Amino acid sequence: MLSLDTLSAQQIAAGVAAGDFSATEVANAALAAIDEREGAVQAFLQVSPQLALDAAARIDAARAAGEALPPLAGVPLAIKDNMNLVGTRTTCASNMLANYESVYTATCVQRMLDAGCLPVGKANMDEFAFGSSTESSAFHPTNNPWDVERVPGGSSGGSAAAVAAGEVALSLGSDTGGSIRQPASFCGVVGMKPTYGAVSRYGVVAFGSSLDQVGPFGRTVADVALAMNALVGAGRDPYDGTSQDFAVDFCEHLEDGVAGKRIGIIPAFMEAEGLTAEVRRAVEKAATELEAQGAQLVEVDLPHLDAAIAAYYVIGPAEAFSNLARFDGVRYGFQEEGCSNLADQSSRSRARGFGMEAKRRQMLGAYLLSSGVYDKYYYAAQKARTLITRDYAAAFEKVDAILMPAAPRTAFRHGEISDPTQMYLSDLYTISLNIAGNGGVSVPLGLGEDSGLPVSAQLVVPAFSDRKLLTIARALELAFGSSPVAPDFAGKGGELA
Ligand SMILES: NC(=O)C[C@H](N)C(=O)O
Repeated sequence: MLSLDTLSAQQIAAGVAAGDFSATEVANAALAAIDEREGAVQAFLQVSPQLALDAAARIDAARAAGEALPPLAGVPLAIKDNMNLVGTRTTCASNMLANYESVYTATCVQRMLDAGCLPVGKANMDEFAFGSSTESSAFHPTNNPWDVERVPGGSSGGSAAAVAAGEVALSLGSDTGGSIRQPASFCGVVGMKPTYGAVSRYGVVAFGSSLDQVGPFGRTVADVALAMNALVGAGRDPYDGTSQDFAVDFCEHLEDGVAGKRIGIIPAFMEAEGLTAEVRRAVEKAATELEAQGAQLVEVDLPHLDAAIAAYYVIGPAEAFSNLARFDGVRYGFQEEGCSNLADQSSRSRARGFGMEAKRRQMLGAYLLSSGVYDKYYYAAQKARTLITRDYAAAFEKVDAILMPAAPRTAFRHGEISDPTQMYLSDLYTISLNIAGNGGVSVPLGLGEDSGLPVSAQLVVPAFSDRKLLTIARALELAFGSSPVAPDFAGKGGELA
């Protein structure tokens, strides 16, 4: 019996195009898998069976009429709940937007739908994307499919878990400081943060506008390449001023290999405090594998990298404070009843509508942007940003890509990290890319020797070298194998009749 668990997005689309099974059969199989698995994983905030079945019916009708099918025809897709899709709520996992119905569809979502994906639902996340564990969702936590006692990472934890549990073949996440790459690492799937400006953010609820980027999760590098083609193929989006034309075919050079490529290693990074021995060993093994395939390893240094987390937790909250000011209890979302005047309504609505971490970030942002304080921290953070960006530029004169851990450790237990500053350290290896704007991908390296949980490496390239990023990721996938559906979930629903 054929099961969605053993098919990549690429294989699902090929099977639909060849008539081996219909898009409607795929939709029903994915919805059955969600029915069986969701109780244990809780990756979704909303499942949208009708939208998925309607999209499938359109694909089946197009095929029956002899039309050529789009490249991801019939592929089940989960969408992070900070992305608008007409016919769904977009809650950002916040009480503030609990009843907010999307009034238009985000460009990134529309492009995945245009490529033939079936929208099966909206994925859980940390509230407004503030977090690294999906525990700050106002509605419920999400469980890591490799060990349901553990978190899936965050903030795009639902998107990563839905792919790892085999509920969908592809999902979309957003990454402001690591929110795609860290959960991909915790859940053992491929997760890519494209170069800043590669993918439109129109219709995605903003967190830090100079940092946010949308990207895909999948179980194979080829699936992520297909998703990237869908996201950027139609060119720049006039509705997002930061979006740029990036017309490359991500599938074209995937099998080119790494012979002759120079891969940078940062020795200080491999000795950083907080990095566990099993992650370090796995990344060292990844370096050896790339070398065995003909790459040359080169030591590089990014001297200002220690300032990255501090700079991020100034720039990020400052931008979040400005972006989230629109949730004022008047125009959007939750509105407290019985207030005597507008100011009272706004402050009481915000006090009730936002959770702890969302409040913490906004209060921090308000403080950092206040007069007298602004010069000291915000300017300093912007200077650090310039230095980090220059560090990367200097390193990329010597190497094609840099290899480093994606996260310092494997997935932690629910409730294990309660100190916010400890949580912020989850993004030790991911944040500098959002600061500098270049592309990165988290690639599974199998299971850790000590924990038995997924471990990953992160590859980093210069801005707009994202195609090369996936070529190198593919070389790692050849060495370590692509990610399976987590064993406790495989085989539950998902059979194609
Ligand atoms: N949103 C992100 O990219 C994740 C990061 N951990 C944050 O809390 O800001």
